[in-house]
Amino acid sequence: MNAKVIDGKALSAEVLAEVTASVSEIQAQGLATPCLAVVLVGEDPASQVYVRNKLRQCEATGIRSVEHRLAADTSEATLLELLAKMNADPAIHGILVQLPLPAQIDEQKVIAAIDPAKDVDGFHPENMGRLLAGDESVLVPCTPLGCLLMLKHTLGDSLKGKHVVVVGRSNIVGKPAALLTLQQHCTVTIVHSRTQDIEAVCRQADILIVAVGRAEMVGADWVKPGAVVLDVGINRVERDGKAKLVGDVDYAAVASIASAITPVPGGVGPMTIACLLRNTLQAYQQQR
Ligand SMILES: Nc1nc(=O)c2c([nH]1)NC[C@@H]1CN(c3ccc(C(=O)N[C@@H](CCC(=O)O)C(=O)O)cc3)C=[N+]21
Repeated sequence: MNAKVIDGKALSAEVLAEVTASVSEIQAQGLATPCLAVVLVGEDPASQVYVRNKLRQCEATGIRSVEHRLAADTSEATLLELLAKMNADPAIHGILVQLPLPAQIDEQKVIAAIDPAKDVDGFHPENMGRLLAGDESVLVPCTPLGCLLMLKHTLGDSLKGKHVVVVGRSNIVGKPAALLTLQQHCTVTIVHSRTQDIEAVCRQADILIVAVGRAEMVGADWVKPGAVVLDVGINRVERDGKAKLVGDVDYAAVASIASAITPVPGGVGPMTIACLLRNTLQAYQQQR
């Protein structure tokens, strides 16, 4: 078998087109323009690329964006002060603080300081709790939401009842991906670094969602023939003296036995950004 490639670029373009249409409608009605504030602390090169990407996509959809670049030695108090100002500003509808933050800043404290109504990452404990409770109107984390949209696109109604195995248990990808697919009536297993016989558990998956951050860890022997594989990993590696982007899945090997697979780049990554703008629009609509 040779897997169908799930085209994250094409699907994200569809999501972005929907957002663009909604924004034009809002503007035609003479209402305020939705606005996303992005905060970047420090000069991590990968973070700079992501933030630039996010701001570029904002512009393309007509969503207004404001960017705050803070020095790497910014204090926690200064960042919290900025967030308080943005929480109180009715012209700002979404707030994203790019992670990771420098060591002197407590990430959990920062996330908890964002108004849950403006938390377009879906990382605030109130929003995590609402996701756990099955609240369908909550803002949910962008990467797992992108994964869910890809699964609905690939499988439609047959998603229901499928066995999803999520590899990785992070608060920002693994756990919410498990909850979102559970909400869609999937049977869900989470596996991680301490799981016994992890490959055998993964081989039972109809749908495998891999978010561990280890280059090409998942080989063909982890995958049941015909499974759908979503690769959340983005790892920079050197191959034959050249810098390359690879996922957590050995793409060539797994593509030969899966029924569908996401590529890296061009898979989950673009969907994450599209879902950020979708969440910004949702936050805007819920604040009106
Ligand atoms: N508060 C917060 N929210 C985030 O959503 C968040 C974050 N912090 N910190 C970093 C991670 C990472 N992330 C990505 C988004 C898009 C691509 C993406 O578009 N990737 C392209 C390739 C980009 C490249 O060439 O590096 C692709 O996969 O095709 C990747 C990674 C969001 N993150």
